[in-house]
This record gives sequence, C-alpha cells and structure tokens, in this order.
Amino acid sequence: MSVSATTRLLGTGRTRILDSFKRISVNMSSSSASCGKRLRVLVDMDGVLADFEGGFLEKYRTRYPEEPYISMDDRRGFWVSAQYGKLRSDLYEKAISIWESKDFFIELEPLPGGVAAVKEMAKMDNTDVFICTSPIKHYKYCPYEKYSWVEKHFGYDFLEQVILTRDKTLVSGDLLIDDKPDILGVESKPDWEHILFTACHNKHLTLGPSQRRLQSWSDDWKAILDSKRH
Ligand SMILES: Cc1cn([C@H]2C[C@H](OP(=O)(O)O)[C@@H](CO)O2)c(=O)[nH]c1=O
Ligand SMILES: [Mg+2]
Repeated sequence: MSVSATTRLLGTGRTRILDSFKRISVNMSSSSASCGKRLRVLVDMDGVLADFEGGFLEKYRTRYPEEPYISMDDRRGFWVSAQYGKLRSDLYEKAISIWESKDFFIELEPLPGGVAAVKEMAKMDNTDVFICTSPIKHYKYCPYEKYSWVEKHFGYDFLEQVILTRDKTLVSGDLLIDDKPDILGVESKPDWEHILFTACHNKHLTLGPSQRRLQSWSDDWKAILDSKRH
C-alpha cells in the first residue's frame, strides 16, 4: 500500500504523529550530515587538476601563430574568450575554437601535485573526495574527454568519484576547491565553503575577509581539510 493510502486510513490524529516523525527523521539526517565524521571534499578539474590555461595557450599559438596572444602573466578574468574578445573582437571565436576541438580536454597536462594530493585525500580516514567539474555546452568531446582524463590519471575505479554538472551550487559538500572566483547557481546558499585555488586569472584578486585560498597543491591543503573536521 502506498504511503498516501496508509496515511488516509490512519486518520488525522495519527497523520500528525506521522508528520512529526517525518520531521524528526529529516532533522536527524541533516544534523548527522553537518556533525557526522566524514568530510566531503569537492575538487574542481580545469585550473585545479588539469592545466586548462597552459593547454589553451599552447594550442592557440600553434593554430594561430600570426595572431596576438595573452601571456599567463597578463591573464585577467575567468573567461579566456572574454579577454581575447577585448584584445580584438574576432579573437573571441578563435579562442573558443580551441577548447571546442577534439583532444583539447584529454590532452591537458596535470597541474603539479594535484593528482597525488587527490589520491592521498581519497585514502584519508573519514574523507570522501569527488571531482566536481562543469562540461562546456559544446558536448561533442568535452564530457567524454573529462571522464577519460580521470581514468588516465586516477584509474577506472575513480570514475565513481566524478560529478559532471553545470551548477555546482546543487552539489553538497564541506569544501569546494575551485579556481573560479564566483560560483553561482540556483542554490543561493551552497553547503560548501569555496576555497579559491590560485590560477593566473585570479591571482590579483583581493578576497573578502572570510574567503580562503589554496595557492597551489604545495600549499597546506591538509590544514584546510582539518579546519572543517568536527
Ligand atoms: C571557457 C572556459 C572554460 N573553463 C573551464 C571551466 C570548466 O571546467 P571546471 O569546472 O573543471 O573548472 C569548463 C567548462 O566551462 O572549462 C575555464 O577554465 N576557462 C574558460 O575560459
Ligand atoms: Mg576550474
């Protein structure tokens, strides 16, 4: 019998008791998520584990050797195409053509220390790690290549830990380590604390007093994890 049919049979008095019970169970499950022992870490991929900016610059310069380019030192703002578009309007499309090409995402080099750090994190007691990454909307190669990249660098079993989403605010976790300064979506109060991973495009930004950075994978990521353990 369905829950609604059972509820109707029990009558209003019992319905109230059932409702209270449901409320208590919901409260118990949400409090065990916040006070429970396991820490959930969401780790972004491009700009944190995979060198999107380096891969872009190399392929852009190879494909458009006569065109002007922006060095890593001069990069400002998260969106590469926006800065190229400001340099010269037709460079906007040329920039996009690079990451929409086959083999762009699979051939990205790992950023120093990232793969080792995530492997170590995944082995830590009471710690769950997920790779939380957004595919581009030109979906012909990117989603496949992101999975393939994880398999190549972490092994087949780690595919279990991949979360592909365009909206990271919907994913629950204690920490999100990500190089994008503003991570917005339909959830205005995401569960996670965003740790800004330093990249060429965000290194000049001044953060708010409560915002934290991870400068690189040589920085003390274990201390950041520990600060969130209960
Ligand atoms: C277009 C663009 C994408 N990306 C990355 C971010 C996303 O991956 P990730 O969520 O793994 O960081 C993905 C789709 O936007 O490509 C950049 O880092 N810079 C860009 O300019
Ligand atoms: Mg990123």
